[in-house]
Amino acid sequence: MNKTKAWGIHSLIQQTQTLPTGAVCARKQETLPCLPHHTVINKYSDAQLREIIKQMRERTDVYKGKLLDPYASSPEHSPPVINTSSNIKPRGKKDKRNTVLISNQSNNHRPAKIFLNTPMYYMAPVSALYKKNKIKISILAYSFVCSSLDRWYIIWLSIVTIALNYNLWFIPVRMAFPYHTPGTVPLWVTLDVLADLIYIIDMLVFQPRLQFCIAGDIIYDRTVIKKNYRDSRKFQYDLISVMPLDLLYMPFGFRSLFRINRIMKVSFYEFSDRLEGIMTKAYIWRVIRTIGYLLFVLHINSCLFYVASEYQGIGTNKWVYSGEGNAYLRCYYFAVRTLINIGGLPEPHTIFEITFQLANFFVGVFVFSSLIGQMRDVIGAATAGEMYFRTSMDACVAYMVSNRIPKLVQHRVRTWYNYTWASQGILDESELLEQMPQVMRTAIAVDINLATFQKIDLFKGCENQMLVDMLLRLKSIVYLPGDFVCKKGDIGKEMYIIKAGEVQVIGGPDNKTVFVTLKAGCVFGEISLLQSSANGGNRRTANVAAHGFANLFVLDKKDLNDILIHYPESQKVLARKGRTLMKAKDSAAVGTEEQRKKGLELFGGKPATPKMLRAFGKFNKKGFLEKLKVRTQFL
Ligand SMILES: Nc1nc2c(ncn2[C@@H]2O[C@@H]3COP(=O)(O)O[C@H]3[C@H]2O)c(=O)[nH]1
Repeated sequence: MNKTKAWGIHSLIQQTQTLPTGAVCARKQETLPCLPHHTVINKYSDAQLREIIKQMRERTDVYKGKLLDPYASSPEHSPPVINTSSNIKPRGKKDKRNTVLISNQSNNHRPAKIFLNTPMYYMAPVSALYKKNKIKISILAYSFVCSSLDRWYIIWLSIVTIALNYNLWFIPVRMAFPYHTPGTVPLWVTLDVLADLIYIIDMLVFQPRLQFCIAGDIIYDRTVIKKNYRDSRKFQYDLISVMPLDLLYMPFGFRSLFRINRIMKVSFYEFSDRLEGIMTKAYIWRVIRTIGYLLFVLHINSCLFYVASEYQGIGTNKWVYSGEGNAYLRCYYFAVRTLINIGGLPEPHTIFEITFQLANFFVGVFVFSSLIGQMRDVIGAATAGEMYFRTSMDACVAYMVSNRIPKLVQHRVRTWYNYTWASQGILDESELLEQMPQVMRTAIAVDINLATFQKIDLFKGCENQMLVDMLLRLKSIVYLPGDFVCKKGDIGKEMYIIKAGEVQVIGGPDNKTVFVTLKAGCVFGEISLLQSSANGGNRRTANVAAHGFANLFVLDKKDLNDILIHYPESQKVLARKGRTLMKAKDSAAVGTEEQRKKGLELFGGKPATPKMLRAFGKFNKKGFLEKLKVRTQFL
């Protein structure tokens, strides 16, 4: 039986594939595939097969549409970038192999260049022509352009930042403390050379290839990028930072003072910004950065204290460094106590000592107050969402108390606040999305919910774009256990899609009978929404209550109608489904108790038993055998 059915469907599909879409069937005069007589088993199976084929066709159309226009369904894939810097001539034939020249009408038929690249990398191959043999050899990956948001670039920036920090922390310490001993010099030289190499590679390889924006256009052209870098202030700082002042070692000896220009490299803030851009919890980095500033100020102060002690004479009085123990650690300890104004240190006596200490206190007050303020801002920003939640809940509770709202209601409101916050991390999702441009909202909505929507039976056959429009109008709402989402007889103004949790269609005396439990991904409330108000069809046909906490998406009738105006085909599909649902509901009124329990009476009740079989009474195995028995008795 299955084989026959499978063969039937297969042959049908084959036939429909060979038929042009919309071919008029001579037999039935309808736009359905013609079937040879021998494949029609009975009317019912015939209709079912036709329905399957129709659905398959619709799916094929959807996929065809996606293939033709990948950007329509995947807004995150931006179309190829058109190079707008056509006024700058590319050098020689360098870019030819990786670019496509297209005719640009608006540009006096001058070809416009479309780069075949991802937004991250633009690989410009170089073609080398063997003069005699005319063999083209392309060397790929010779030159590239990288985006400032590219992870590889950020990794490189972190290497540059390590080199910068090496210079920032060690140049002062080597200048102040006696750390240039014959034993340590080779180590310092090696580290210095390494850091310098990183600076030079950054200047020669990365910075001149960093794409940038002019009036919203991303520039990929190597020549323009290089020129832009050379004209920038960043280049000037970079140039100063790599100037070989180290050559002064020769006349004056090995002193880290001659490397002071290395701290002019300004890559730290760039690194910090880029890192924040890609981190999910950027505040962690901000806290680390602020602590880093604090430690650095203390570090510089400890260096200054050692220099001051040396100037006064190490161990000459109680205020200066005594010369005992680890010099750096002792000086750092002094810096912490003075700069943070902890006090408890020996009193300064000489004018120099008093001036130094005074300067320390002033700088300490200023630096620490600003750092503490910065830390508060960072933590405040990280917990802003929670603060907003607490403030609005407190305001609501205060309002309920002042209006003497019953305790039970107050308790429910608090529960709603707490659950909504715990489950969504935000009270109103739409608030967050409102600030974004439409394309971003669409991308987020599609990513989160489109797959769920496409699986919903009610929307099968509807256009994809219509579903996307619908996603954008959804509002998220949380119902508490036992809350009525809709009541029988009410006017239906919204339909619901279950995001998480369950709802129950209930009825009977005291609403205790559960007809059906609907889970995540189910739709309800659609019947009254899809009916016209003319014959009272817009009334709710059942009570629906939340079973446990239920996160629902709500779609307003007005919004649905607004959308459907633009999608007449989908409108027809939904109207047809609405009628089918209503018919099924009506016929279910006479359905069995068992069916009702299963909640089958509304959707997909069994087709009516044919008259002839009804003559046998109940059309089940038992009833059928009983009838047979009776008949054989007569024979
Ligand atoms: N699955 C299922 N859903 C029902 C049943 N009865 C009512 N509903 C849903 O409950 C909703 C109540 O409001 P509507 O009449 O608008 O739409 C109704 C259906 O979506 C049923 O028997 N089975």
